[in-house]
Amino acid sequence: MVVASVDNLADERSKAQFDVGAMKIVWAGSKHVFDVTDRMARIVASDPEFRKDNRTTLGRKELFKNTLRKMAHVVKRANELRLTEEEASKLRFFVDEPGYLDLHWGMFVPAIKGQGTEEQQEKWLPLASRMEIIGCYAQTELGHGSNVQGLETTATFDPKTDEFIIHSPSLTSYKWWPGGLGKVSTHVVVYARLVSGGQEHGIYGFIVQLRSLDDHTPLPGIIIGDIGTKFGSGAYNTMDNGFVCFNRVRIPRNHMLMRFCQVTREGNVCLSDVPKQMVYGTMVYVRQTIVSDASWALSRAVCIAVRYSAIRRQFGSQDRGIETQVLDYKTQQSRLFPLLASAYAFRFVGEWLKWLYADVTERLQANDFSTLPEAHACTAGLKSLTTSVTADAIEECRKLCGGHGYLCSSGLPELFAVYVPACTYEGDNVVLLLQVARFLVKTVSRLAAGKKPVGTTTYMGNAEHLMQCKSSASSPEDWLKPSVVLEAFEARAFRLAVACARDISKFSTPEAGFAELSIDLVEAAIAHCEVIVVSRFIEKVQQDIPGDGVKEQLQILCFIYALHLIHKHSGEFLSTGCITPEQATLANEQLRTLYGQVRPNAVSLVDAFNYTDHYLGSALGRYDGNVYATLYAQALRDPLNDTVVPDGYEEFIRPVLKQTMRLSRL
Ligand SMILES: CCCCC/C=C\C/C=C\C/C=C\C/C=C\C/C=C\CC/C=C/C(=O)SCCNC(=O)CCNC(=O)[C@H](O)C(C)(C)COP(=O)(O)OP(=O)(O)OC[C@H]1O[C@@H](n2cnc3c(N)ncnc32)[C@H](O)[C@@H]1OP(=O)(O)O
Ligand SMILES: Cc1cc2nc3c(=O)[nH]c(=O)nc-3n(C[C@H](O)[C@H](O)[C@H](O)COP(=O)(O)OP(=O)(O)OC[C@H]3O[C@@H](n4cnc5c(N)ncnc54)[C@H](O)[C@@H]3O)c2cc1C
Repeated sequence: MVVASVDNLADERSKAQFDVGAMKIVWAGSKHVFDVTDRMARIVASDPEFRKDNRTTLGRKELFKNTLRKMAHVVKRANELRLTEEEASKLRFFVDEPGYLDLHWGMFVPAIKGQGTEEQQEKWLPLASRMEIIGCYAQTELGHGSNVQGLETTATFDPKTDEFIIHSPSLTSYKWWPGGLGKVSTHVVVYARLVSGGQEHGIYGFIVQLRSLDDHTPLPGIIIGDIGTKFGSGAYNTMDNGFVCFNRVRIPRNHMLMRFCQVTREGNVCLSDVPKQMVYGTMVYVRQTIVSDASWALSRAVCIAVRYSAIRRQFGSQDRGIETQVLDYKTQQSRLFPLLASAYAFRFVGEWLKWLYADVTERLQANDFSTLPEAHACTAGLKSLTTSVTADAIEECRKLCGGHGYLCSSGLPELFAVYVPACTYEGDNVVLLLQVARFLVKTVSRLAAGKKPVGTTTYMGNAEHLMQCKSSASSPEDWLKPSVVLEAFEARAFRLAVACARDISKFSTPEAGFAELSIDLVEAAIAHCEVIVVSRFIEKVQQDIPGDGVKEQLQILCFIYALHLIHKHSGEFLSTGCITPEQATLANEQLRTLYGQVRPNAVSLVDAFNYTDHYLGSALGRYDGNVYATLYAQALRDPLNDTVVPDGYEEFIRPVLKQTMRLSRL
């Protein structure tokens, strides 16, 4: 059955004022990436092994086994099709299900590459890349996560046997959370306190074998399992996040990852002259990938909400004629279009961050560590900003879809449940923003000493102007001038950072000031991260962009992104004196105009994400708009509808009805 709603999307598509094909390439990053992504998405969508529409109805055991089958199928298909690394990781991505492969390829392998010596890489990487071993990354403990220096697990060198003894001294020291650890991994990189000659030498990574390669049973001294069911149905429960306790497990000395610190046969600890934070390198790498992933999750939710808002009609007709598409309501637009703009903003900042990460990596290889603090601040801050916004946005998209958004068949509840831990893993978002704030306060105090800021803090070099400037916006159109927008963002961020630095100096110690002012510091950090996103978006739309109308659409989205933030944080823009209340009103007026300009292009702007119906996994977001028939078909497939009279009728419904009948006769 095809209902009238299908026409709505065709109609919407005919209104597009830009070349959707060209926008697809911009979104993908290049024609090559588009081709690879498109091909891999279609392979997954057309393979029944990768079916995912039954996930929320499976019990934990079935669900987990189902994921094991899919991960094995990914490996099989990657080999059969002789996929490159780029293609294989896209294929795995579109399977759209957390699984041990992510931790193996995304953390275990990078940890060895980043922290292992050349010799260690030669030994372990071939085993890992052929998947003769499966690895994970165990840093977090039951009692310690954010505070890495507080980890309790010990790795004590025994010079008699030339081994390390890996030990969990307490319940709180059990490793707890690592993905892939609970049931699958054969090996792990464990982070532990290095102890040699009776002295502690800091936290380092150690490769430990967990399970037999013959029968998968835990090796002696290892107690291991899954930590239990997590939030939401389906969602992250496909992953075996695990616990492990080490009872004096012995590993050879050369299983310590020794790129930055070597322990000799005699137990001497030799530190190389690189910053000790290099041991945190895997986290920096993964944080950078999480920023790119945020735009995927956000755009997916927005795609569902935009298409459904074009289909859904409510009110607007007094005589039972055609009702108004909810996408036409300004309130719907004001909640949805900033999220659409944010998806594009995060896509571009994610691409830029990839570049920054590659640049820093190249410098580190040449022993230039000067850009490491900035790389840490950018990856930490943008990870925090983009994941927090994305998690909130998925929930907002659910509400934008009304009641049907609450159905699992909308795809949004599971997307939220699977995405929301991104605000916690790879560093709690508040903890990471405090790292950014620390970097900002340092930068501000160095300004006073005449040190020129570089990279993303270059704008702070314009200190005198940023402290005094008043916005020149005197009409709504002025808010379409990149220089006007950027100045407001930079002035707000700088003034907030300077106020924090000034107020901290009033306390007896910087630590006391930092602790007391942490709420303000987090706000200053967010403001700085928003400068980065806005300026990268502006830079992007100032480039040559091929395709009819593509650049114009991106400019509209860029200003929506910036102006909705001015509206959202108007308190800060006003209290720091960067803009006046009248200018805030003008910005809002411009924002309303921009919503009107996006409206006819909204469906095509989400089509540009090029998502298959399989990847979207949503009755509401289908490409053909056939929403109601799909909702009905999926309802009929629910296990509860397997029988007309439910299980439990005889036991629990009939007796109640009989009892009621008896009562009514009294
Ligand atoms: C064949 C088929 C193939 C298919 C392919 C398959 C798969 C696809 C492949 C890949 C998938 C890709 C990726 C996805 C992978 C995984 C993602 C999915 C799931 C997520 C799994 C989650 C994992 C985890 O969560 S791991 C655990 C993460 N834990 C944390 O993040 C802890 C957070 N805490 C910290 O980072 C630190 O404790 C702290 C808060 C930063 C504080 O550290 P501390 O040492 O105490 O420092 P401070 O005193 O605050 O600062 C001292 C000094 O150091 C500077 N600093 C801090 N951190 C860093 C850093 N990272 N780098 C550089 N510098 C740093 C800090 O600024 C300060 O400097 P200063 O002294 O100058 O001020
Ligand atoms: C789905 C998932 C997958 C994971 N996968 C892995 C994995 O593969 N490997 C691994 O090692 N770990 C993994 N983790 C663990 C994860 O990295 C930690 O949970 C994360 O780093 C947060 O640490 P925590 O749990 O100790 O939070 P806590 O630090 O206990 O946070 C609790 C609260 O305290 C606040 N807080 C903490 N410190 C401060 C501070 N200094 N100032 C202000 N507020 C503070 C936080 O903001 C938060 O609100 C995973 C976690 C999840 C949810």
